[in-house]
Amino acid sequence: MIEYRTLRVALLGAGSVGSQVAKQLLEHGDELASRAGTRIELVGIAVRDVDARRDVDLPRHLFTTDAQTLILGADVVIELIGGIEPARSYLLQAINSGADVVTANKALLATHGPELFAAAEQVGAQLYYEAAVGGAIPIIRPLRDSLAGDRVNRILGIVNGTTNYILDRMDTEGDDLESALAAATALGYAEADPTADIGGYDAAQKAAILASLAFHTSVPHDAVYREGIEGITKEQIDSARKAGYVVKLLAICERILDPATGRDGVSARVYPALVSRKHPLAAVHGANNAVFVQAENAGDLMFYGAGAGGPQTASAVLGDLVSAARRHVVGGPGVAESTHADIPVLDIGSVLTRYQVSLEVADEPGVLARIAGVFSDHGVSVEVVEQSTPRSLGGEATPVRESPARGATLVIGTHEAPEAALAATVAALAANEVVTSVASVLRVEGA
Ligand SMILES: NC(=O)C1=CN([C@@H]2O[C@H](COP(=O)(O)OP(=O)(O)OC[C@H]3O[C@@H](n4cnc5c(N)ncnc54)[C@H](O)[C@@H]3O)[C@@H](O)[C@H]2O)C=CC1
Ligand SMILES: N[C@@H](CC=O)C(=O)O
Ligand code: NA
Repeated sequence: MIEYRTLRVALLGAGSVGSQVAKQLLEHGDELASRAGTRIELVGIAVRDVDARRDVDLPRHLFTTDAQTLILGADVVIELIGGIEPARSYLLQAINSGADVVTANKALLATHGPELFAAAEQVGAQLYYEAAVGGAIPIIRPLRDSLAGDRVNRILGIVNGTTNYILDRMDTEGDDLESALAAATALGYAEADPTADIGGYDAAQKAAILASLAFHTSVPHDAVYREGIEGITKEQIDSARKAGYVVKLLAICERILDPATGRDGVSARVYPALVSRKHPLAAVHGANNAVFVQAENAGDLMFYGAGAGGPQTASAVLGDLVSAARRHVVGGPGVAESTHADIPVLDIGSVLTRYQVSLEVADEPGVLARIAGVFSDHGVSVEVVEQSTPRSLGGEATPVRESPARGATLVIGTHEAPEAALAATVAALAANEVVTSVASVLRVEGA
């Protein structure tokens, strides 16, 4: 019979993900041990309140409110409490005591990643974080290991389950944002403070992690351009549907040329955008995530699956635990963070994109020409215009909708142009006397 060594595992947090990790570990520990080649013992679970009501029934004797003492005796520490402090201090304590660590905490990695990686490298410990991006979807290991021999040029994806669930419910069920968010929270998808999801902060943290890995460059989360879905209305979603689009919160990380230097730069950005209903991203429903990776030799790769949820995310955490256990058996140094390329992170203004702008305009002759003039003054080429009152505006386009007042609605789609020029165009339109209001501005992606 094989004599296994024992790996002592400390779990911090027993919420949506932590309680599922504990449950799986207790139910399937022997099988995981066989895969890892070492016995795995869950030595304790640090919680804030031992008597709190939990959805999962876990042995009470494992609970402790003394996380620091629990960490002291552990070979691997799994952090699933979220947030910056005390998670950061606990992980540093674990690393400095020689333990390997597993975390799903993208907020912490995106803000203190370099500090944690440096601490781990110094003592030869390993930091595992597959669950931090894309929940159950394997995306960290593919980028760090499988694609280490290739050159990644672009990542485009849906990386926040909560907002995808909300936008999907608004599109398919006609829900409003608040009721869809309440459902996402009840299902365990949302962050403790759901502003992180709705405001695009969670997706921006994930974009920072993905861009850092993909481009071998340290990309801080505050270098990621970010817009959330808080301003997305039912009207925008309905108009998008009629025009053959769906609204998705996208994360985009890509190499682009810096117009100022002509050299390689990195752009990382998160915003809601119009995606054609024929694009595979349009078929990503509920809390699922999808990440497209374009690499020089591998070509186009697609990673798809559950981006949030307790049991789903626990799967990624336990995969990391088995990796840590294997390393415990064979030894060897941890994999250091790879930031050797050090490519400059560029401002959103340098990015090329397309806009769809909806304007309420005065119902007067010559308005269309004046609006077109604003676009051409900024070097932005118009691809398509739809309007509601064709005769008075010049008669060039097909009527698509009625405007409530005596004004008209114009929906203008642009060709690709620098973001700075597009933003300046919208500002000039808002200030133009024939424009009553700029009703909606959304980027168009994934064409
Ligand atoms: N829920 C999901 O679908 C996913 C979550 N994550 C990440 O996983 C981590 C955990 O998320 P959830 O389980 O959803 O959060 P949660 O809010 O359900 O659970 C966190 C638990 O930690 C406990 N806690 C907070 N401070 C503590 C402390 N000082 N000591 C001990 N316990 C403490 C809380 O009482 C709570 O029970 C977060 O970093 C989150 O961003 C990552 C991917 C998916
Ligand atoms: N709140 C996050 C959880 C997973 O990372 C999300 O909704 O994606
Ligand atoms: Na993942």
